[in-house]
Amino acid sequence: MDKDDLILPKDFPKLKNDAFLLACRGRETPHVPVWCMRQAGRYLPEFRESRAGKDFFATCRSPAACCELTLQPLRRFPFDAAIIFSDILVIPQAMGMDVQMVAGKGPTFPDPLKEPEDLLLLQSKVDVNKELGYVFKAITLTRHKLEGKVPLIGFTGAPWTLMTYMIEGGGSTTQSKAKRWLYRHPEASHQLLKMLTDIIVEYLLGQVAAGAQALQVFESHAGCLGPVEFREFSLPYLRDIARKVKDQLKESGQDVPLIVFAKDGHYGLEDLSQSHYEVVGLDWTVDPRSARERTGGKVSLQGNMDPCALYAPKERISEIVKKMLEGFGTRGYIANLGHGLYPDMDPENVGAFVEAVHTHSRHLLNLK
Ligand SMILES: O=C(O)CCc1c2[nH]c(c1CC(=O)O)Cc1[nH]c(c(CC(=O)O)c1CCC(=O)O)Cc1[nH]c(c(CC(=O)O)c1CCC(=O)O)Cc1[nH]c(c(CCC(=O)O)c1CC(=O)O)C2
Repeated sequence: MDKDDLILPKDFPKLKNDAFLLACRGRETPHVPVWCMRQAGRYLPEFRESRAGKDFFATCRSPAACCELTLQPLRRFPFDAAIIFSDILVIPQAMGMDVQMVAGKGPTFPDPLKEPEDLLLLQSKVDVNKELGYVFKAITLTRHKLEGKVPLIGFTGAPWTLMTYMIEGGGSTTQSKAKRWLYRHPEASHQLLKMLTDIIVEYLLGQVAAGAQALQVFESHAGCLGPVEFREFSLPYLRDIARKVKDQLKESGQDVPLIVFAKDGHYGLEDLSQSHYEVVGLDWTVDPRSARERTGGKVSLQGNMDPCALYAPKERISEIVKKMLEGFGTRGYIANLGHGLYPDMDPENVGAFVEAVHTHSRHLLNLK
């Protein structure tokens, strides 16, 4: 056993920067907190060096490696939150599916689900401590090694997004195989979505028990659904997850903010703002002011600079950030990109983004 495996989720170092957690709850902060989706990743040379020659999921299963990758971006940039290094596809793996990370192709399922009978092959009752305990260990270790610098975010894929991967067998532009199930096999679709929801709830509770201080649910494939299918096949499960996680946490006297990020799900913004999540994450297709109006102050907002704006010169990044902050306002707002960083992005420009958020937001707050 690795000595780090013996570290327990207790006596965590005191949190020194709570701007992110305060913003999640709409409270006043000295500056607008900022983090980036995929802030640990291939755009960083030290990430590429750590990952070189190693299998992706073997890395995910090593608490020490996940801890190191989570901390790397924080050594470079003054982010206000860390997100545990892992992947959304660890859940289908825990249900018994084979998932491989193929270079140049991305996540690949050699035996995707084809017909409803295939659901019988899945592990519907998953012992999350046994199958995903390696993520919990990574969270506990990282929370200690962060030394209270910033809060640690845990995450999961949402049921619909995981279902698309399990049926498509990998990335897809149309998600047509998965959508075929919605139209042809609605009952089996609900069965699978329910199965995933139950596991996700246990998984998120395990992450909090291990030390996660906030949780983000990634509905990355909301965009291929229209409002009608979203209301039937995504939203009820997103709501169920938040309600169940909150109810169970309350029983043990705990409370952590929940973030929902439904990429390209702008049609569902009003619904999402009434779904028991403290924060709604936005992609770059939504205008900040209209997002505020449509969510009516019910939630904090997170996002939403176009990741490609990081290809702009630093001065332009600073201008774009300033406009974004003016649009969202400084209260109940967490700056982020509208989706993850791409591998070819310049780390220096990521630094310029973070600095611009801190500088402009301090200025705006001082004007008040
Ligand atoms: O580009 C590729 O080759 C495959 C990338 C890919 C992965 N999982 C996947 C995808 C599909 C996709 O993103 O489109 C599948 C995947 N993983 C994830 C999501 C959610 C999302 O991005 O909307 C998705 C679905 C994305 C989609 O289909 O739109 C979540 C994820 N992956 C990852 C993280 C952790 C982290 O960044 O700290 C996180 C979550 C936290 C966060 O956003 O910060 C990490 C990850 N997963 C993966 C990689 C690349 C492989 C490597 O390091 O060897 C990496 C590192 C990187 O981004 O450079 C594999």
